[in-house]
Amino acid sequence: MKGHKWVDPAPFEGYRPRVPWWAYLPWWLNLILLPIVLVWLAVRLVVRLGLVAVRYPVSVVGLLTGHLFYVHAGWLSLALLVLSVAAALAIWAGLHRDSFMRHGSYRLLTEWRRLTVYVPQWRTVVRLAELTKDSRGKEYRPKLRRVRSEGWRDKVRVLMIPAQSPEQWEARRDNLAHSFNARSCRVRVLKPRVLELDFIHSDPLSRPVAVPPLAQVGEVDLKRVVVGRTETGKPWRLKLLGSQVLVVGVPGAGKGSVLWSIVWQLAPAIKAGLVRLIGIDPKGGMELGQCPDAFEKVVYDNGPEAVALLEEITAEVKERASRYRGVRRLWARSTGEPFTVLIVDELADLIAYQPDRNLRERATRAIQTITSQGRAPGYAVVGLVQDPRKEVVAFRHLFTTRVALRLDEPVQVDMVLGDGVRQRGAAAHEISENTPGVAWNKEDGQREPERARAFNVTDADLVELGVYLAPATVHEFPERYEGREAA
Ligand SMILES: Nc1ncnc2c1ncn2[C@@H]1O[C@H](COP(=O)(O)OP(=O)(O)OP(=O)(O)O)[C@@H](O)[C@H]1O
Repeated sequence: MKGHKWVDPAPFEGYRPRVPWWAYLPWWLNLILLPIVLVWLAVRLVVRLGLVAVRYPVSVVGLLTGHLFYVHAGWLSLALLVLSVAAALAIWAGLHRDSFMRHGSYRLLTEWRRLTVYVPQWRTVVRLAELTKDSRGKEYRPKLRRVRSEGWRDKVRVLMIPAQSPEQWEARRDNLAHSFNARSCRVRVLKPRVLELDFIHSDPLSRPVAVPPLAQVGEVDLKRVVVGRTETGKPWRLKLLGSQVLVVGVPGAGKGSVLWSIVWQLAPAIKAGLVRLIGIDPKGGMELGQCPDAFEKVVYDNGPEAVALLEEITAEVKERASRYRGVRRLWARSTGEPFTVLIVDELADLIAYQPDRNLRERATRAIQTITSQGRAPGYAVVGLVQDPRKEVVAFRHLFTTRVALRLDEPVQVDMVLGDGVRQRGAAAHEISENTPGVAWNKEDGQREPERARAFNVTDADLVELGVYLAPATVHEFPERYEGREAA
C-alpha cells in the first residue's frame, strides 16, 4: 500500500524448481520400480545405438573394423587395410562411376552432412524460424528424420509437430535455405505429418542435354514421349496421348527446344505414318520452317489460311469423336488412324493479337474445341506462348500438361502451374538466363512438379531430322545405257 493506493507486487521471476513426479512416491515403491527403470534405460540406449548404426553405417563399420585391426594386428596392418580399401574404391570409381557415386560417395556425404550440418543446427534453426511450439511449459519440436545427400541436393525428412501444416514450412523456405547454406529449399509432402525438404546446392541441369540418336523403329509411347532429362537424371517424359500441352516461356527461354524435342522423338512414328503433325507458325515460318518435312500440313501465318486449317481439324475431331462414341474411350493404334499433333508456335498471335476480330474469335473457338474434345479421338495440341495471362489464353485450364520455362514474374508461374505449386519450390521465375530449355513441368493429377531440361536440338540436328523425314526420292533407272545404244 502506498498511501491509500494498492500497488501490485512485482511478479515472481525466480526459477521455480520442478520436482519430478517420482520424488513424491514412498521410497519402497521407488526401490521396486528401480529395476524396471534401469531395463527401460538400457533398452533406450540400445535403440539409440542402433539408430546411430543405421544412420551412419559406413562410419560405424569403418571405425569398428579399423579399431579391431589396430587392436589385433597393429598399425602396419591398419595402414595396409586403409591403402587396399582406397585402391578398391578408386577401381570401383573408375569402372562404374554411377554406382560408386550412388552407393559410395553419396553415402559418405550423407553421413558427413547429417553429422556436421543438420544435427548440430537443427534445434536452433527450427526454433529461430518459429517452427517449434511451446505449450504448458513443454517444447514441441519437429523431428529430423532421414537425410540423403545426392551431391547437388540434400533430401531431409521431417516429422512435423501436431497441428502444423506444410504451408508453415513453405512460408519459411528461404529462411531454411540460408540457415543450412543452400541455394534454395523445396518442400514436399510425403505422407500425413511427414515432409521432405530439398536443400539445393547446385544445378544438375546446368549443361545442355544432347539429343539421342534418331530411333529407327516406328513405335513411340505417346503417353511418355521423352523430351529431355529431369534434374534427378531420369528421362523427362511428356504425355501426348490423352493430354494437351501448354509451353510458356519468355523469349529465349527455349520453347523451340521443347517443340523440336517432341518432334525429334515422334520422328520414327511420323515416318511410319502412325503420327501426323500439323503446324501453324504465325511468325512466318521462323520456327516451323526449319524442318517443314516433319509436317503433313503447315501454315506460316495467323490469317484466314491458319483459321481455315484449324476449322478443318475441328471438323475432323468432331467426325472422329462421333465415330468413336460408344466404341472406345481413347484413341489407340488399332484404329488404323494416325494420332494427330497440332503444334501452334505462338498461340497468342492467333487468339489474342490477330487484329481481325472475326478471325480471332474463329481461331479461339476452333482451338478450344480441339483441346477440349480432341483427347479421345487422338488429337493433341502443343501450344507455345510467351504471355500466360487470361486475356491472352483464356482457356489455360484446358491444357492438362503445363510446361513453365523461364518466366519474368512469380505471378506468371502461378498462372501456368496453378496455385500453390510455386510455394512448394517450382520457381520458374528463378530459372537462369544461362540455362535455356530448363522448365518446370506439371501434369494435372500429379501433385509434385518436375524440373527438367529439354534436349538441345541444334541447327545441325534439324538438318538431320529433315533428311530423315524427307520423302524418299525415287530415281528412274534408265532402261538402256544411252552410250551403248549410240554405239
Ligand atoms: N534445351 C536447350 N539446351 C541448350 N540451349 C538451348 C536449349 N533451348 C534453347 N537453347 C538456346 O537458347 C536460345 C533461344 O532458344 P529458343 O529460340 O528455342 O527460345 P524461344 O523461347 O523459342 O524464343 P522465342 O520466343 O524468341 O522464339 C537458342 O540460342 C538456343 O540455342
